[in-house]
Amino acid sequence: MQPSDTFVGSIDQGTTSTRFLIFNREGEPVASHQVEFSQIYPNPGWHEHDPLEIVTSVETCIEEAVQKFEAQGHTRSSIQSIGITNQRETTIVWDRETGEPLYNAIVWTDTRSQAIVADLKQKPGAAQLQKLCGLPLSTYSSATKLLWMLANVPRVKDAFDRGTLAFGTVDAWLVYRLNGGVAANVFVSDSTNASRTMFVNLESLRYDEALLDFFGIRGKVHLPRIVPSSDATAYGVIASGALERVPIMGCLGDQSAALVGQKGFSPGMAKNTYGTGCFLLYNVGDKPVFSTHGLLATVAYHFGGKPVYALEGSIAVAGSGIKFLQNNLNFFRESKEVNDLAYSVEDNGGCVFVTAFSGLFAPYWIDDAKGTIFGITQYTQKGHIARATLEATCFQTKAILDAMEKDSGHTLSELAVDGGMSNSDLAMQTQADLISIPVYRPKMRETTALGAAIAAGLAVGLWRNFAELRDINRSGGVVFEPQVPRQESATKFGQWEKAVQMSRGWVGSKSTEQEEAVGPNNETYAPVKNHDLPPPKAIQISDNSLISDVVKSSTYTTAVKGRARVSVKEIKVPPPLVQTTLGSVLGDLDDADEEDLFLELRKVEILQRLRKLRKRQSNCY
Ligand SMILES: Nc1ncnc2c1ncn2[C@@H]1O[C@H](COP(=O)(O)OP(=O)(O)O)[C@@H](O)[C@H]1O
Ligand SMILES: O=P(O)(O)OC[C@H](O)CO
Repeated sequence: MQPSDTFVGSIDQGTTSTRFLIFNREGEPVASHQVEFSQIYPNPGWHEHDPLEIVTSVETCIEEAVQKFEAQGHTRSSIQSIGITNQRETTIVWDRETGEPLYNAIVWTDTRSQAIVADLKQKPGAAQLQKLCGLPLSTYSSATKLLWMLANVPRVKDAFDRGTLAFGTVDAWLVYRLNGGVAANVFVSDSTNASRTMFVNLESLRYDEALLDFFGIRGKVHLPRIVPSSDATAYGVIASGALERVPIMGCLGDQSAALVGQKGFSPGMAKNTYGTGCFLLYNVGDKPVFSTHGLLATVAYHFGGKPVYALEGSIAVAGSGIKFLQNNLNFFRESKEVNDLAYSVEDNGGCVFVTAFSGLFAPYWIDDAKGTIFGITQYTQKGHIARATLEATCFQTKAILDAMEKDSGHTLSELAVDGGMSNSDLAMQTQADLISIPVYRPKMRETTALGAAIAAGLAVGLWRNFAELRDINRSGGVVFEPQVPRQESATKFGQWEKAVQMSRGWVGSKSTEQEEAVGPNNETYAPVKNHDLPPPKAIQISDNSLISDVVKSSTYTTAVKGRARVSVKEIKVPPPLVQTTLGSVLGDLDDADEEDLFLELRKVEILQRLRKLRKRQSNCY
């Protein structure tokens, strides 16, 4: 068979939709199919997917795309291999004996593990984790999602206790199921996905005992074998359907795939993908660079031989902000309309939208921020909010680029972009204006899918080396040149930074996320919040002081179900008491809680005042 008659398939399993594309050797998609699948939001801050629906969506896309492909006169046997690319960090657990999922997938955006994260940050060794795995402790990585499941889902804990619990990111789950599940038991994950779990040593690309011990899962959870991103045998073959027996040969987390699809193969090359979230990856070569400015160190790709690493700036909300305007606020019916709505006004009308729906990721890492719009007046129109939504991702990208320059000592000369939101001309022009360098948008924007196709195509010999990829998707792109003076951009960016600081500390009053949790080894995780509070200021305490003020005046604030506990490091009071006065605290606590409170409070400065208060109260009765 001639190379021009051979094709490679690419499964792109994203956060909001699944696609299957069939690429020819020129890197052009010749047939494709896409389906959206259910987004499940059971509580504020929670975000789930049905693992079986994810698999079905992939199977549907394959069937439909292959039909379109054959309708063009091609034969399915000309599809030589399959690549997979996927949303990263999203965590799936299943029972090894049945192959069935034990809970919904907890999506990367989900913040329910916030209390677990806050407690883990207090644990010895927490400060060393990032040096090992490249990631900060946050709700983002898979590790804390797994701990949440172990603490809260009895079926998961049972499987853990029985030794049958299997953990995987979406790539591992798809490979396992597409191979037929239990029968074939192909249980692998590629290095780029594995490096997002917090279980893997970034340099050795092996599971790290210190990391597994820190999370309390060493030897107790079945973890997928880590394999290179491009491999002829490790990923098995599709077990059934239109592409039965076609081998899977490539696998990359979606952001890595986009870097590969943009052919960012040399150190110093970068891309920014505006999908559900937005992720800037900067190739740093074959040694990881550990950021000191709020970025992540991650595996860019691993095609055998030495892995290549990237510095990453992760933004949780990009296209999902547009979806929010569409689905929650009914601003328009289709995402693409955001562009015209934003163009309907001249500027943001003074609005700045910190789209911190999942807290704020890089480079800020503020867990306790929530989405906040500043500057609303009677003048504000939908168009201003649409603009502010698009601008939010562009501002955060600017902050990431600044951090990246500090970490790498290198200034980018151009930013390559892709992903759904990059279709908005206004967003891309805004981006160029804010970062004062040109933004390059390629003609074919399915670069994520192309990256996975390249991984699979290299393994099957469709391409033999990077040089053969050179002409793919090279012509027809658009360049957005900066059009705004630097000073003007700097002023706008200053406003954004101010808004970011003002969005801090919202979480911590009342929220379903504030449940106490029990860890894999029955340790409890108290729902500690507000570790990012600035150093306490001394406050004047009176019986009318809000308990929340008193608590803030000590070291940390937290709320805990049930009994009140206070220690030198942290003060814990039941959530209903947070907004009450000190005077009523003593009335509301039952005897046991009160005793605990007094016992523990002896070490903090407010003890004396509480005693005085108590005395005064008893004199009154
Ligand atoms: N023309 C457009 N303008 C702005 N945003 C868009 C446009 N088209 C799609 N989007 C946004 O892009 C996102 C989908 O991009 P995609 O790259 O497919 O993401 P994912 O892989 O995360 O599912 C959606 O959130 C959608 O709101
Ligand atoms: O769905 P995307 O394309 O925004 O990508 C999700 C990322 O992989 C999460 O880390």
